[in-house]
Amino acid sequence: MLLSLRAATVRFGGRAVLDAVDLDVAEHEVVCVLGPSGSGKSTLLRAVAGLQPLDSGQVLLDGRDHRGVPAHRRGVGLMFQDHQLFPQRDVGANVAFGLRMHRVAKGERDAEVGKLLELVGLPGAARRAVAGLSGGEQQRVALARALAPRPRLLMLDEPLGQLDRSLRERLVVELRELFDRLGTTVLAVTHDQGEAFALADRVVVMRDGRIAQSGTPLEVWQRPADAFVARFLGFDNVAPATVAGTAADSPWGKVPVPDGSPQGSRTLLVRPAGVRLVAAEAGLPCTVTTRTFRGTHVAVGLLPRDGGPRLEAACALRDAPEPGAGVGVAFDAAEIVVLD
Ligand SMILES: Nc1ncnc2c1ncn2[C@@H]1O[C@H](COP(=O)(O)OP(=O)(O)OP(=O)(O)O)[C@@H](O)[C@H]1O
Repeated sequence: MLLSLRAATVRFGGRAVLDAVDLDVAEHEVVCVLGPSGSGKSTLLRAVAGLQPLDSGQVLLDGRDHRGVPAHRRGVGLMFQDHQLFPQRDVGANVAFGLRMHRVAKGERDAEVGKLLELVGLPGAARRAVAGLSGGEQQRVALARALAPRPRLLMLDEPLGQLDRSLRERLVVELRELFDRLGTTVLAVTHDQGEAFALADRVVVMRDGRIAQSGTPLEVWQRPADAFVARFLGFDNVAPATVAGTAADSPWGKVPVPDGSPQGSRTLLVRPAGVRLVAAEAGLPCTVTTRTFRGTHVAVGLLPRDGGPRLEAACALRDAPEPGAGVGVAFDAAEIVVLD
């Protein structure tokens, strides 16, 4: 294992902000830590970097406990959210910063800077002023700077946080390609699930200083560990239910569940695609409350007439009913997950 956290704990004022976290990152793996604000993501990164001492537990790099090893001796690269470039130095000097710290000779340094700028899609930009760069360009310079000392572990804190959506979506694809090509091991923190899912081999979801779930993007998406993770991923149709065979007793009435679902008292996740609108008298009677255009579909908000939590349905653009309409809801077992 390149990186292992063993019961890593950080407390602020008696509260465990990082609460006995165990985490392994293998060489060449890209791991994204995801979670709401305040869940401890940055603290985790800072602990690995050596910027935040642990109250208990261990950070192991290549199997060696790094207690007391200062940040600049850990061989890890860090890129922060606000990229923190030196505004008065040009692009080349920014990228060369870590190389100078490592006492790389000038000629070699210049060649390396040129290569790195090419790598991040800014060939020949070495003499440009940092102030004259766009946000996306600055992000690339910050990345080149973090990559320059060839860290064995690259840590990114909200790497694309400040950028607008279209640029983020493009850069995230470029980053993924770049990490694949270089075989870089990456530990990244983001609150944006789209970014995490696009970038990561493995996603780690944090809640209150603990790991709520760890898995491939597909695993986490298909089978959230619990109601918290499901809601964090944007699934709102989550309710307690009692499962017996292929049916569940839920606040929405009897709902079909897939064969082999966990039995007994559980949490039910109904994906919006599994909420089908039928004739008002043919299903669970609901009133349409909202209709939100989502590009590929319309999200229809539904309030069950006889009580029960709101439901969201994903409808084809031309089938979406108007707010106020009365509709029936039927459930599709294929889009329902019984959480463990
Ligand atoms: N130096 C500190 N002193 C006291 N409390 C701190 C300190 N650093 C962080 N915290 C608290 O620890 C908790 C976790 O903070 P952290 O920055 O790790 O969360 P985060 O998941 O990265 O959040 P965000 O997404 O908002 O950056 C927060 O409640 C924060 O207020």
